[in-house]
Amino acid sequence: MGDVDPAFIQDTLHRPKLAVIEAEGIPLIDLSSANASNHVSQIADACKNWGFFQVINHGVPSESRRKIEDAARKFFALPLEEKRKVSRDEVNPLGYFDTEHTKNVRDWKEVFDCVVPTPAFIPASPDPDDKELNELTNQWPQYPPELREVCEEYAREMEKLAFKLLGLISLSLGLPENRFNLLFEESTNFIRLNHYPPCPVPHLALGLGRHKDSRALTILAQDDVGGLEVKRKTNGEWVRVKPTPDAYIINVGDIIQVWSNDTYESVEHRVTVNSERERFSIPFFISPGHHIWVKPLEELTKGEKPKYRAYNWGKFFATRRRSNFKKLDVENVQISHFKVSE
Ligand SMILES: O=C(O)CCC(=O)C(=O)O
Ligand SMILES: [Fe+2]
Repeated sequence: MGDVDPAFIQDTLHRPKLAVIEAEGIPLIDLSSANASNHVSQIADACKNWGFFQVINHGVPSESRRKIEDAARKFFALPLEEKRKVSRDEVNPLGYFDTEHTKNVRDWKEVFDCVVPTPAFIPASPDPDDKELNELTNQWPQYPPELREVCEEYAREMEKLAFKLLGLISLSLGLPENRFNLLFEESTNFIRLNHYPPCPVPHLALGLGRHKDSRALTILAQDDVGGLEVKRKTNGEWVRVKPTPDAYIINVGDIIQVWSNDTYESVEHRVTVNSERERFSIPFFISPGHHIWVKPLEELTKGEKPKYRAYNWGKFFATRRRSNFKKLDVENVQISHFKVSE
C-alpha cells in the first residue's frame, strides 16, 4: 500500500472489481424535437428501470461546456496552497475541498463547489425552531479569473435543460408539464467540479464511494476517461457508464423518489479511479428552495398511502452540511429516516 493513507481504503465488500462491466442498456435519449413524441415514454422507462439515462441533442452549447471544463482543469492544476485559499470550512460549505468522506471512507478526489444562481439561502442551523437563514457565499479563486463567469453561464444552460427534463418527468408521471416549477423558486442548485487524480491503489480506494444523490435531479458531464458506475436495479451489479461525447448523464435524486412516492427511485452510484489518467466530471444538482417541504405529491397518492413523512429541504441540507464536514460515527441524515413504516 506504500504511503497511501488508510483512510482511503474501502472494506473488502466495497472495493471495485478489476474486470469492468460496461452498462448495456442505459437509455440514450435524443432530445431533438424530431423525436419529441417518444420522449415521455423513454423517460418513464429510463427512470423506472435504471434511475439513470443519457441525453444527446440537449441544447446545451458545447462551447459553454468546454469553457467550464477548461477552467476546472486550470483551477485544479494550481498548487495546493492556492486552492486552499478558497477552502470550504465549518462556516462556509462552498469552495475547495479535498477531504470528503463518503460512508466514512475518504474519497480519492478534490472538488470545488459553487451555488448558482445567487443569492441562495439555507437555514443557519438544523434546529427546527431556529428560523434564521444564512446566505450561501461563493468563494471564487483569483485564478483562473474567468471561473465565476463560466460557472454562471453554464448554470443558466443547465437550468434550461433541467426544466426541460423536469417537464418530461412530470408528464411521465401523468402530471402537468410545469408541476415542479414552483418548487424550484429560490433554488439551491449547485455546480460541483470534480477532479479524480491518478491513484496508486485503484483496486482498494474509490474516487467517490457508493451514494445516492440527495437532491432532485443531477445533470453530469463526464470526460472521456470513464469511472462512473451505477448499481443495476435488476441484479445489484456495478456497471460502468460508458462516456459518450457531448452527452449528459441524468439521474433521479432522492427528492424525486419522494415526490413520486417511490415510482422512480434514486439509484446508488460510485466512481472508480485508475493509476494512469486523471478524470474530471461536473455534476449540476437541481435542488428546491430551502422553504420547500418534500413529501409525496398528493396527485400521486390518491388511493395509495404516502410512503414518506414530509421533511423540510433546508433543514435536511443544514443537517447534512453539519455532518459532512466531519468524519462521523453515525449515519448521515437519509430519506429513509422519513419513510412511513408499512
Ligand atoms: O464523477 C462522477 O462521475 C459522478 C459524481 C457524483 O456522483 C457526485 O458528485 O455526486
Ligand atoms: Fe452522485
